[in-house]
Amino acid sequence: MTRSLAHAKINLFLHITSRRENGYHELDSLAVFAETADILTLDVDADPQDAPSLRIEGPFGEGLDAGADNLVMRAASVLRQSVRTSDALPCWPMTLTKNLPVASGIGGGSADAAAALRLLAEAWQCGEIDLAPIAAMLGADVPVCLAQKPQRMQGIGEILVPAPVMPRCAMVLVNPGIAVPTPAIFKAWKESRADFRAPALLPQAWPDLSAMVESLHTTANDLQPPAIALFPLIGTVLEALKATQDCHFARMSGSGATCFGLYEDMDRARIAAEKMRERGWWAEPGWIQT
Ligand SMILES: C[C@@](CO)(OP(=O)(O)O)[C@H](O)COP(=O)(O)OP(=O)(O)OC[C@H]1O[C@@H](n2ccc(N)nc2=O)[C@H](O)[C@@H]1O
Ligand SMILES: Nc1ncnc2c1ncn2[C@@H]1O[C@H](COP(=O)(O)OP(=O)(O)O)[C@@H](O)[C@H]1O
Repeated sequence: MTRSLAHAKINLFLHITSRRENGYHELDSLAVFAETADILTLDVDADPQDAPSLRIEGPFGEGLDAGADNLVMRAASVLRQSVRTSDALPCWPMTLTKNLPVASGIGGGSADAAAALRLLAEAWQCGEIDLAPIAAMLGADVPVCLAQKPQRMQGIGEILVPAPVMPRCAMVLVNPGIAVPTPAIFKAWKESRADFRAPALLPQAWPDLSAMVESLHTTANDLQPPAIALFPLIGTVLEALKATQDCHFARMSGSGATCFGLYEDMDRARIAAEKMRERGWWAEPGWIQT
């Protein structure tokens, strides 16, 4: 059995910098990864089957299609087509433990797709294959999910540049249980006639959490206002997070609805997460992965 963790992706900021002819928006965004993760396993001890198969379990697995449209299955299919070999590639059973809420601005599906690419490329002994262009075919967020370390995403996510060196930082993710469709939020942003925003000006390194927070205050998540307009509960979550003790910063991730709070250490993050759970919301504390 081999397994890969698909960590939640958080956009610490997200600037919409321009729009492409095909309607996609160009971004400048700092993506980091939370401790909490989906788990993808590949049962290489089982007899290989004729076709790929996926079983889904876990707290957010219900209702998620395990068929060809699942991003794990799509990743398997796109990788298979990209591998130039005359040998049949073995299909071992895959299991996805879905711990991350679906359609929640933390790229769970993209993280799963990247985990599938990593696992299968190793199992199929793909050697030096460049997974980045294959990842980009699967979705805007998949390339950054390959390495699961802080990176700045530009273009529509296919251009990855190094992030500032970051201090150790604890983070709480909070989702109030509403699924938010990404296309609807980009559409609402467009209809709001908001201006494009310049890329962020960031230093090479943040020596401590206060320096990082000071920088983050000069940035924005441009998708946050349209998301709150469509789903006011997101505003309630942000207010509640900001009111937790010693919360240094709170913002929505991606197209929502998940919001994050930043804390100095895990003790404070755990206490804040407990407060959020008391309101019936999903809340996960953990270190930002570096
Ligand atoms: C907003 C972000 C920020 O990281 O995250 P999530 O909220 O999804 O986690 C991503 O750019 C989302 O990436 P991803 O979820 O892969 O988006 P896709 O499936 O490729 O796109 C869904 C739809 O959103 C719109 N879209 C997406 C990305 C982008 N840069 N411009 C867009 O206009 C398009 O209408 C597209 O058809
Ligand atoms: N393995 C997967 N996990 C989650 N969603 C998936 C998966 N495969 C396909 N999807 C589809 O992708 C859409 C976006 O899901 P997700 O990546 O969770 O969104 P977000 O990036 O906003 O957090 C969902 O509506 C879901 O139907």
